[in-house]
Amino acid sequence: MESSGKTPVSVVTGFLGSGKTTLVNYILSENHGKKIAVVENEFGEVGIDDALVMQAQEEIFEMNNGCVCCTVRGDLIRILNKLAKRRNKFDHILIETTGLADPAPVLQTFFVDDDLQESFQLDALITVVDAKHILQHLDEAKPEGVENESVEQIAFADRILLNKTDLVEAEEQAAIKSRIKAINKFAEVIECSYGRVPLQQLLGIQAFSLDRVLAVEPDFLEDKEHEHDSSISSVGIEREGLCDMALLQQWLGGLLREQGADLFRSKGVLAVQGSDDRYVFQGVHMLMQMSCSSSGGVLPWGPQERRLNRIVFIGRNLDRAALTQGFEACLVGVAGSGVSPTAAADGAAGMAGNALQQAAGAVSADSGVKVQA
Ligand SMILES: Nc1nc2c(ncn2[C@@H]2O[C@H](COP(=O)(O)OP(=O)(O)OP(=O)(O)O)[C@@H](O)[C@H]2O)c(=O)[nH]1
Repeated sequence: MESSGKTPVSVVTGFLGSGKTTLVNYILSENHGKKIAVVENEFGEVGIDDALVMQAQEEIFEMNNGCVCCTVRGDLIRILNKLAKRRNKFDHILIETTGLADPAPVLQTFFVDDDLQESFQLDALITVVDAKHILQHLDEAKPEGVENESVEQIAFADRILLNKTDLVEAEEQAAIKSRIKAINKFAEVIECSYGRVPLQQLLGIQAFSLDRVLAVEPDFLEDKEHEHDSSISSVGIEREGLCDMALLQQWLGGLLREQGADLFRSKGVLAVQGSDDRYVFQGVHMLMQMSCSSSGGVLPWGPQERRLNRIVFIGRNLDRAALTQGFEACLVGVAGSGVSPTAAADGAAGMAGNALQQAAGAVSADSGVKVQA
């Protein structure tokens, strides 16, 4: 808690797939000695992050069904008011916004509600930047009246994590840094991979300044409508059953290779034939990664648990029917349908190691398989 008696709040923002959840998990896993409450907001019809954010001893509050900067702002206020009543139980609050959030309305929440203002102190807006994909998002032309989310997220940041530096050369990194500085010359830019930055540079830094925000947006405190880019949508698919790993890899590999420019983000939690592992699929444009519960991070499927596959795609011009049919074609049965466990498990293991790579041309990874389609 701050010397003011107010609980510090960090807002983590950044475009789709930039590494926000990775950063939140890293913070939670570090030995910080703090009790941290996490508020998660996810874009997309099907929530996936609940399975991906470490539960540990932390309290996690989910806000799905909309974007925190508009439709679920009431939910955010309700959750924060609840937390305010139990303030002595927490040392810090982390709010992870969706990748398409305009951070201004989220920050504004702390100034328009008197109770929240008394209880909480904005510590910093931390913006995570994907070094591999940021330039294309900064350069994206938006329809009239629609803000470029990536520009806004950088403009309001108090601290910027230039993440995924393992995926770009030093020269490109320098070019990105100067683009960032042209948008926001005040925020410190920290280069990193997988969000690994010493915690004293992230939490309790007291970097938020209302004056600076007002300099960026003089009408910041006025309640105003803002528009999302309506050409970006999400398709969520939930189906019970077991996936055939080879078919899945072939389908996802082809999809990301052919539509990766428009497919900003894809992710899923999957059940695979012959394995009790929970598989996690992560895609950011053409990069994809498959990992499973054996390598940590998520729990395996429970013996009685319903094997419900959940997969979500976020991007431009998505074809819902084709995506749904494509996924359904990868399903081969339901749990306990009598497939030989050994043969099927062999197939599943092969998938995590090889098949995706063959489908798309390999890049090796530290956990799971990462592929540039
Ligand atoms: N190579 C590389 N991959 C990373 C790094 N940080 C995160 N990733 C991967 O990028 C993918 C997306 O990471 P997330 O942390 O889920 O991104 P996010 O910003 O929370 O995504 P959304 O909330 O869905 O917008 C995952 O496959 C991560 O493992 C990094 O520094 N380097």
